[in-house]
Amino acid sequence: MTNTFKRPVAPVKIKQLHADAVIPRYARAFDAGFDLVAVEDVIILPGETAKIPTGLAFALPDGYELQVRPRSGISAKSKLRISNAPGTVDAGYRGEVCVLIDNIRTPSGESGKTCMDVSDKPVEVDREVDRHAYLIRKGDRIAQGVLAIVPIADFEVVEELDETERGAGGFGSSGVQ
Ligand SMILES: O=c1ccn([C@H]2C[C@H](O)[C@@H](COP(=O)(O)OP(=O)(O)OP(=O)(O)O)O2)c(=O)[nH]1
Repeated sequence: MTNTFKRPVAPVKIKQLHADAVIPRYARAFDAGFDLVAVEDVIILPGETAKIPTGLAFALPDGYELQVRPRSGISAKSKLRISNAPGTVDAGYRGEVCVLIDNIRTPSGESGKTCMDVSDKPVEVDREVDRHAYLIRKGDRIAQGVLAIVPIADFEVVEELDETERGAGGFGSSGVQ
């Protein structure tokens, strides 16, 4: 792709909170996101939500947010979903960035020392779990981060809003097909 438009670059400071935390990088030119990587093993039982640590803290410039978004490969292959997609990391947040993940499978009722990995492939675990559990392994690329500009709203309370073609129509007012 040739492009004369220069993509804006914003300075982002990163603090490694864990020796094994993976420093983000854009895998390819023109990628919108960089992978966020789990820094520890976590088992997510069916129907449960887990907070997966990345071992990283960020200082974003004012006027920016970091969105925590799903990776389409994981969503396509497994029943793992980001609970709050897109997650919002505020510019003022200095804590560890974590990824909230739901295992939307229902319990199978059968347990053993095998469950699934993020590709929905069987994986051995060290304790008995429902076979519909997922193991997130340290080093798994569990989400992607997208840096985004966020304008701040200058709120003004008024008696009347200006008229528009849409007016109050919404929620399928134009039909759903
Ligand atoms: O996927 C996410 C979402 C949020 N956060 C961190 C950064 C963010 O700045 C902070 C608060 O998130 P949010 O504003 O979404 O949560 P809240 O429930 O409104 O909490 P608070 O009352 O602390 O703002 O938690 C993450 O690490 N991952």
